[in-house]
Amino acid sequence: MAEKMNNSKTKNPSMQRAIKILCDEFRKYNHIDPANYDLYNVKRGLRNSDGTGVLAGLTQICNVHGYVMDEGEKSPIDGVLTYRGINVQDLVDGCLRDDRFGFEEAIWLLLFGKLPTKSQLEEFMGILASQCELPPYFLEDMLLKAPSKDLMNMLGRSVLALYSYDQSPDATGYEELLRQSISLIARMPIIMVAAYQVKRRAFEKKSMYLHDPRSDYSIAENILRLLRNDKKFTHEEAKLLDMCLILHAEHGGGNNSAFAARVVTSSGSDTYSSIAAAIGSLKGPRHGGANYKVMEMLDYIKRGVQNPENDQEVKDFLARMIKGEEGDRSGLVYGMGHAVYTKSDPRAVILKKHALKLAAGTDIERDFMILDAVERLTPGVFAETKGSTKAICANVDMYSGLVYKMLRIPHDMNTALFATARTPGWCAHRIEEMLFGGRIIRPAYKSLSYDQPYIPMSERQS
Ligand SMILES: CC(=O)SCCNC(=O)CCNC(=O)[C@H](O)C(C)(C)COP(=O)(O)OP(=O)(O)OC[C@H]1O[C@@H](n2cnc3c(N)ncnc32)[C@H](O)[C@@H]1OP(=O)(O)O
Ligand SMILES: O=C([O-])CC(=O)C(=O)O
Repeated sequence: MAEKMNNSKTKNPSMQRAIKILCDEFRKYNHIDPANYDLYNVKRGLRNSDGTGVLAGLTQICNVHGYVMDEGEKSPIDGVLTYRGINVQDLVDGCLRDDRFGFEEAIWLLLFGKLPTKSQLEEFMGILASQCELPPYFLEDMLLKAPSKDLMNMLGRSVLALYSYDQSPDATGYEELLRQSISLIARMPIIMVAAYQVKRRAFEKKSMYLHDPRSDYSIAENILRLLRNDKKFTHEEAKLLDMCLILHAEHGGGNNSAFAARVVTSSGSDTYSSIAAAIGSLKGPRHGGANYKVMEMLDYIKRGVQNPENDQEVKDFLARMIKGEEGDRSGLVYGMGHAVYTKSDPRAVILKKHALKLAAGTDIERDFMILDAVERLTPGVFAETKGSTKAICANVDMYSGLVYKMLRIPHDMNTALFATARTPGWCAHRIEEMLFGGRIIRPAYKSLSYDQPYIPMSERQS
């Protein structure tokens, strides 16, 4: 199967020639001078000129607080993230203190608006467990028959395919939205691990393990159980994964994937289309895909920098990265920068603390030191190279991959794990948009096209 798919990608010289000609044709007539963005006062990326986001909606789900406006100027502060008004740090600390799993509690909080009581939580965990089974032959038809090297691609099309198994997929009443949301949240971890197992079998020729989830396990425990060949894991490992799931569960209405879900929802489309759109968005390397890219960047640095303990050498490498001369040549330092946070992303602070504790004295300590150097040195290099005075900090994607590595979670699962954790946030935004949005999201684009006459085919010159 995998070979058949690889063969279909074999380069076809006549098609390559045709594409080159079509590209030349495109280039002749398509160019937008960046000066036009200023000229027409375009809110590029839906940002105001000071970098703050254009106010595009109202939400009760989450608050991302990253700066204060002082006399019209943006002042950097330490970031604070609250889910329904509760500081995410308190949510994490509460679960650690009680030595219990908290992702399910976070899901309840995001969906309904208040912390669950003990009995509400127990009942909800039972509901989630009852909803995680995939439809008959879903795995065979949707995953095994068409494996992909990209887990986000497999997740997106699996979510779209679930539409076909829903008796009322287009219903938009609250009860139906909630039913669909709970079922997606429960199934996502199962689909994610199955997609990984199928990928491993198809492209790496390794054995495929398809264990059943346990109904008495938390989502974090089940992910590790399904992932590990021997189904074994420690309580500490599951607790650490649970914390990662909590930290990734939600991030406001304006982040690219939640906004994508809200845009699709605002047209009145179905839950599966809306969540698949969010998955497609999160996959991008400027968004959730950065957690994969950070680990790739780490490899580039390990290969390109002789002594990572020498700050000057790391700085030179980072400068070359920003100029697009090193790494993946995108010009980006992954894991750094954020649209809202300035001094710190609270999730990165928590993940870093745990990564350091776990890495100390292990082989991974060196990886940690390199990422720490990237975090320390990038702001200075960024200022020197780009002439920018903007505060830039490590974001959630900087240390998450390292934590997953310590949990023996394969590198290519990083972004899919983010998507699994973020599904409750997306669902909460979809429900809010559907119930209270009330308008199709439809910003304006200034047209730079010019009028041209229609020329009959017989009179067109080449
Ligand atoms: C879960 C998440 O989505 S967290 C973010 C994960 N993404 C990454 O880690 C990728 C690296 N970071 C970035 O690309 C950006 O910082 C983003 C996408 C997160 C935020 O982007 P923005 O809000 O547009 O950043 P900002 O307004 O500060 O960008 C200004 C300039 O700095 C550049 N810049 C910002 N961050 C970086 C970075 N990490 N490396 C290189 N250049 C950067 C932008 O490309 C832009 O350059 P330009 O003016 O020449 O076009
Ligand atoms: O808020 C953003 O723009 C991106 C982000 O950190 C997230 O979605 O977790």
